[in-house]
Amino acid sequence: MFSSWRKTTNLLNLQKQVKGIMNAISGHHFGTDGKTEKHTVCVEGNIGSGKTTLLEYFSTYPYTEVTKEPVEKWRNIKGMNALEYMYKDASRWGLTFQTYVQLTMLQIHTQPQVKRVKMMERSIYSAKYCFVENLYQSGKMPEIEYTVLTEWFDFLLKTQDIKVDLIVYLKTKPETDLRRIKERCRPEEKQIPLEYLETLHNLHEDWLIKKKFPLPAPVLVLNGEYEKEEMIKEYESYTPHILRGPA
Ligand SMILES: Nc1ncnc2c1ncn2[C@@H]1O[C@H](COP(=O)(O)OP(=O)(O)O)[C@@H](O)[C@H]1O
Ligand SMILES: Nc1nc2c(ncn2[C@H]2C[C@H](O)[C@@H](COP(=O)(O)O)O2)c(=O)[nH]1
Repeated sequence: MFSSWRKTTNLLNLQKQVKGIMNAISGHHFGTDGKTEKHTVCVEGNIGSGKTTLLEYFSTYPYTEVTKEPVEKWRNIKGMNALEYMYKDASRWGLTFQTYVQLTMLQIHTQPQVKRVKMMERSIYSAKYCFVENLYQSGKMPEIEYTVLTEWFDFLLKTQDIKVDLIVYLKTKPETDLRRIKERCRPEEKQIPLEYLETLHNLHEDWLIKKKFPLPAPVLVLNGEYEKEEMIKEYESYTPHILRGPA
């Protein structure tokens, strides 16, 4: 009886937090003294799950500022394509690439926030708990490299302001992701096998649903399987305040 009471209380708290943050996105005021608080929302999901497309939709709202993943930085470091290096030889370039991902994501987390809600594509957390974890568990990253990256990650979390108020998890099937990656046909991703996407899917589930790694914020799960037009209804059903704008 007690455990079900606890579950209900937790659910009510989560719903209140999510509603509050979604109100912020629509421009509602926050805080007891009516001051506007600022919030950060990280959109997480597998490769090709539709994160960029979701962010493009929300970038039209006056109270949101959207920052996409710095993929173009990873593809051009003084003319060198770290993303391509990583896909071609993850054992050789995994540490180099993940070190740069960690730096560029930290820069986004800590950049000055102008509007009420900052929506980010992925985070320093998924880089560590999903991608670095995959390199380590698959034997492509030796223990010493994993340990060095982890000590850097732990230090940054202790010393930097990496606040996240909500995680939106765009949940898709690996088969759907693969089909969309092929549609997008980014040159570096041509050889991505379904098995890689299945492993990444499981690591996202381990973190965001099974909580095998610490969660910095509540998780709102959206079904990313719908086609684009349907997805707008999915956004609306979960964020009615965003679409109505401020009262
Ligand atoms: N709901 C959807 N239905 C069909 N195609 C989609 C959908 N969302 C995104 N796409 C397409 O799939 C590809 C990957 O989408 P994208 O938003 O770039 O995913 P991500 O940023 O998660 O990698 C793009 O070509 C995009 O146009
Ligand atoms: N090895 C890693 N690859 C990463 C990481 N973050 C993103 N990526 C790759 C996956 C895609 O090929 C590309 C962009 O991701 P999308 O999901 O937006 O398509 O970058 C990472 O931390 N490690």
